[in-house]
Amino acid sequence: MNEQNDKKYFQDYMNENVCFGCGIHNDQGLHIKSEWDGEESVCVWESEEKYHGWSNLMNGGVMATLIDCHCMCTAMAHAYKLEGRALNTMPEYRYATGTLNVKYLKPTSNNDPVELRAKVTEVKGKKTVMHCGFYSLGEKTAEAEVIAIRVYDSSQDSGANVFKS
Ligand SMILES: CCCCCCCCCC(=O)SCCNC(=O)CCNC(=O)[C@H](O)C(C)(C)COP(=O)(O)OP(=O)(O)OC[C@H]1O[C@@H](n2cnc3c(N)ncnc32)[C@H](O)[C@@H]1OP(=O)(O)O
Repeated sequence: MNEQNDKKYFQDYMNENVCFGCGIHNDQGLHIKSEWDGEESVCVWESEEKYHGWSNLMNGGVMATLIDCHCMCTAMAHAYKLEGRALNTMPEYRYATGTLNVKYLKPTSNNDPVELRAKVTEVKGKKTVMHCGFYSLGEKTAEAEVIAIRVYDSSQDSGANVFKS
């Protein structure tokens, strides 16, 4: 058996996730995969031709989606980590984007893998602040400040939460 195929990412623990960027239950989605690399979370993603902006360059909105979803999943994983528990344990937490501030530094190739590296810089109440670098061919082509807000906690679920899944 190929050990690599057994590897689990943050997204594999997000039940019923149909999100376009990070949902494993969206057939048309981008299917990003995020994991820890020390204090940073990392996501490597390969584009397809349909996600170009200019020919051969990645669409900026797609880049924003990758950053957004990588950071929302990072906020979730970080919260579990802070509580010293695994991602397959209860209660479930989910985060939504409060603020996404992307600075596009250089054109990004749409023909080569990109790497996103996010770091949590602040946690205050239900708010998680992150910095995310976006790399292509060894160069940083974008960076972002992202604020995630915890919008779902299964231990406090009232049953009428639009962010439940
Ligand atoms: C299994 C499923 C998993 C799916 C994952 C999908 C990830 C995909 C990412 C997305 O696309 S999410 C969709 C885009 N985002 C939204 O639709 C969110 C819409 N906005 C809201 O619902 C509310 O405005 C929000 C939940 C973000 C905040 O409302 P709250 O009532 O919870 O915030 P509250 O007023 O209690 O403030 C709590 C703290 O957050 C801060 N805050 C509130 N809104 C903020 C904001 N928009 N940006 C930054 N910070 C914000 C606020 O200042 C405060 O900070 P302090 O504690 O330091 O005072």
